[in-house]
Amino acid sequence: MKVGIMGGTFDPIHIGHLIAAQCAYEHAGLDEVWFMPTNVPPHKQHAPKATSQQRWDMVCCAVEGQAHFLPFDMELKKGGVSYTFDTVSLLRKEHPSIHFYYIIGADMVQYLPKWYKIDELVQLISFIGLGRPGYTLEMGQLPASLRHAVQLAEMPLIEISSTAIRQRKAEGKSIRHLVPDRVYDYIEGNGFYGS
Ligand SMILES: Nc1ncnc2c1ncn2[C@@H]1O[C@H](COP(=O)(O)OP(=O)(O)OP(=O)(O)O)[C@@H](O)[C@H]1O
Ligand SMILES: O=C(O)c1ccc[n+]([C@@H]2O[C@H](COP(=O)([O-])O)[C@@H](O)[C@H]2O)c1
Repeated sequence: MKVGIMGGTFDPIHIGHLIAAQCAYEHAGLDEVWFMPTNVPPHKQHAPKATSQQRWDMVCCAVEGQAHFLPFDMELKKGGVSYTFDTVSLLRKEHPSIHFYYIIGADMVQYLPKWYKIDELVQLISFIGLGRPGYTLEMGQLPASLRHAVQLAEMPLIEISSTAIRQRKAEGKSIRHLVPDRVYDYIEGNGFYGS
């Protein structure tokens, strides 16, 4: 069985995440993609605006009814800072028969050299990298030791970020269609990000 892990802060989850996951799913012939919200993101300067519960609820709303997309709460349950090396080490112990791939956007591909224990991590899992406006997927920019660990999948470039969505909410603009309808209803119904 082949499973893609789509890790993220998901503050909130948006259609860029879903399209990236779908393209990785098709590219690598995955059986499932597990959407895993981070507990404390390792590299972000600020804590998420939404609570862990709200980020989890939004991920559940986003994947509902899609049999090949599943919410996965391993990092939320574990607590602490969500280093991918720790998570992947545990995943491999708990699911020795599953072949895992880690799905990341181009911003994270560029940032890979700074990930915690990255040289050990690339021995454990391969990455599927997807394009993102404003970021290059030029593999020559990665250290040689990491290049072999990333396979690139094509996706229509989606110029959407969680930051831009929170900003639109703060300015009183609509975020309809930037997030799945159920996520939109959840944000409006619970009144956060300035709703
Ligand atoms: N529009 C997008 N296209 C491709 N990949 C994306 C896109 N948005 C996010 N990703 C990828 O999804 C993963 C999780 O991203 P994250 O939850 O931090 O979203 P974000 O939009 O980058 O958030 P923020 O703006 O708060 O930093 C990362 O690997 C990121 O590169
Ligand atoms: O382990 C690390 O050092 C590391 C550094 C940056 C990001 N990550 C992981 O990459 C995924 C996307 O991160 P983010 O912060 O863009 O949501 C998420 O699962 C993070 O835990 C992991």
